[in-house]
Amino acid sequence: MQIHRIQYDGIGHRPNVARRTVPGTRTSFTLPPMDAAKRDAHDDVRTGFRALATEAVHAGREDLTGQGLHTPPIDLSTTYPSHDSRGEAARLDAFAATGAALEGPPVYGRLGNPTVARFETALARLEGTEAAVAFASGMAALTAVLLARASLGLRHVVAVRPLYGCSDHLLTAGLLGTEVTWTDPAGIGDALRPDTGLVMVESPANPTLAEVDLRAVAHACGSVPLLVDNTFATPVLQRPAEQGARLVLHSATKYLGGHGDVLAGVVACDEEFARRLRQVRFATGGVLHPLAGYLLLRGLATLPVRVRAASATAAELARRLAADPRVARVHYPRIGGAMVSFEVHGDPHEVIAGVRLITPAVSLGSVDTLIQHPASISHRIVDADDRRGAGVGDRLLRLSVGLEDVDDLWGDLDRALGAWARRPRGATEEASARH
Ligand code: MET
Repeated sequence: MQIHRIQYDGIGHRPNVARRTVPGTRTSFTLPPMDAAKRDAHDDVRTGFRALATEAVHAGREDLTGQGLHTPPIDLSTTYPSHDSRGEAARLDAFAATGAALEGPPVYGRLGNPTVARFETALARLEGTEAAVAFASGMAALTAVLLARASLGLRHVVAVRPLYGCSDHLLTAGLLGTEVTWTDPAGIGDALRPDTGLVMVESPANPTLAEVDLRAVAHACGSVPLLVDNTFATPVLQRPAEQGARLVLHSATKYLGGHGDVLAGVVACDEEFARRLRQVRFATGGVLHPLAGYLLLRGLATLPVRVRAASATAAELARRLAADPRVARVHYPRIGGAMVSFEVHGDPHEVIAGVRLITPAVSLGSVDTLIQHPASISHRIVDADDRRGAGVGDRLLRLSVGLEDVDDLWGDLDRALGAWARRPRGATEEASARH
């Protein structure tokens, strides 16, 4: 059986090899403004050509050695004392008016936090953007983007399915006063209106791992900002800003954190958009906790190693699943990655019930392997016909491959798949009939 690699037609797919990045791939980035004294101390950074793996370990930590520290301090302050009320008033005014990150202490935790700022700096560096703005969750991050655009009267969104179920729901339900037009990538240009404030895609998409040609889509967007949810690929495999995306969204809960112990979201973008997002974050309060900021910065340090190791295992599991007669179809992205989706001939619930090593849980990107049934959990909130129309069938299972040994994982999957196959014939047919 061939591994099914979804690719939308009609919008000029670029050869995959051009988008695959490998260890040692170099990334360029825009430096935040630095004064001359600091610049001397940051000569290596100023060149703008440190490898991704090096940035993952060092970005956001440049000042630590100068402070005599090895690990970043966690600043848990909710407020910041000052005897200079006039000065604080001026700083507050400036932040409210411009959204520019404050120099010095933040006045109050909702304006910003130094530990979270380290993570933002590092993520921006990895994504190759000027800035990044962190939020309490991926959904809070997406909400801030939609509010930032809607506040300018740009309430129309053009989006490509599938998206993560709650992103789909947020757009479909119009909970923020936005209106969505769903289209395939080839239809984006025609779907744009004068009030279109955003185009949104995921690639590889949750949960089908469908990929879109980001450069072609960015071109079709014209001046309308393109938001790419890069949660599944991570900047290790794909940097959408280099392909024309203005906004790069992550559920940082997943690979960026990497250990299933932090809920977070982040948008990497240019400084102009970041200022709007900081204003929205200040006003609406969806801030990231400093401890989460610390955990995310720590997670980034191992991101390239984790993603590459898990991707190698995922590719092997995809191969074994594709060769298995109990499996109807396997989805694995051209750019690789640690996510595999597959459709079973039998009852997918039995596979979930049958795993013992693999964690039967929603979410992804952790060091342990997780499996879930999108129709039941991650995409439950999407109308069933819309969900199926987007390729998210009732028999689809989504596997987030972790760092365990590939043979141990395969042994568990094999057993869980077998649990269905070994059921009495009558029960098997009954399970099939339900679908
Ligand atoms: C609450 S359901 C989903 C959580 C997460 N975004 C996922 O796709 O697994």
